[in-house]
Amino acid sequence: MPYAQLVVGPAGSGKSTYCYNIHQHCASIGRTVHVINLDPAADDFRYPVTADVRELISLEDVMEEEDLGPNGALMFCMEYFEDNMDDWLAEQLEGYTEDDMVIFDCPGQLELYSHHTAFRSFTKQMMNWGWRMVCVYVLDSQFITDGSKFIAGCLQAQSAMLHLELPHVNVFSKVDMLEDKTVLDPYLTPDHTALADELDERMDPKYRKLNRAIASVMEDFSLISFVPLDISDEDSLQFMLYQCDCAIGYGEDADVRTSRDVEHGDEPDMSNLSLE
Ligand SMILES: Nc1nc2c(ncn2[C@@H]2O[C@H](COP(=O)(O)OP(=O)(O)OP(=O)(O)O)[C@@H](O)[C@H]2O)c(=O)[nH]1
Ligand SMILES: [Mg+2]
Repeated sequence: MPYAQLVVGPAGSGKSTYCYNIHQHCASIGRTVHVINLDPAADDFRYPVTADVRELISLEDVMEEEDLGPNGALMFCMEYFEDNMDDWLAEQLEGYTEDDMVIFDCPGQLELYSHHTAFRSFTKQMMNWGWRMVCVYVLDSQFITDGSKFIAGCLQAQSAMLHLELPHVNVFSKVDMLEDKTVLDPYLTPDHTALADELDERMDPKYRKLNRAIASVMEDFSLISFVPLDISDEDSLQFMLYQCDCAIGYGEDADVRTSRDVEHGDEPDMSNLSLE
């Protein structure tokens, strides 16, 4: 079955940059990847675009013809995309075979991943067509300066997990920009009780119970952990790809060259991936 990564996350979190860097990395290891743009508001791309939703519908045309602002027009575009999946998307995906990998670069409007129907219909349809999909949720590591921001990011990621029902890999982007990378350590596999304690310290005591309840929701699902991605480091890109491959079982049932086969045999060399 062909395999796809659905790259989602807040506006400006680094989704398109992720697509570009994974595309480049795959090219360097001899693995073919196609990137499809599903963001009707995108203006230019650093990666070669295999298919582009803007050929189906243009945000500017919708804003003008429907007299909508940018966000309303984007929702209109995604509903149009949802209604036209069976023809436009099916045509774009013709000819892909078992070993192929496609990356979908998606818009940054979070309602698309928490409750809007377009992406849910899209992922269901992809599954019906026999694609295996992994959701890559990109969160800006610059955003993680304290527990409350981190919890907000986690809850958004969690709602995408529940809404899209896909195998999920959460990514901290822009790690290359961090002066001290160890600041991320407590957030990679977070200790929820410690996060609640941190909230308690800075908030009015009346929120204590709420803080515990939020921490326990995160703990109960135990779905949240993050992969730090430093785009300036090929090993980090390789590890990222490996995580996505594992989430989807890519390469298990086919004799294909995957990120796991590169360089050192079965496992990528992760010895220098520590954030210290
Ligand atoms: N240094 C560095 N800059 C990054 C990284 N990821 C993104 N950026 C920068 O952050 C800005 C936003 O990145 P994009 O990749 O366009 O983010 P996006 O999530 O696709 O944004 P939207 O499509 O508008 O939601 C750009 O200026 C990028 O160059 C990263 O890993 N490292
Ligand atoms: Mg983008």
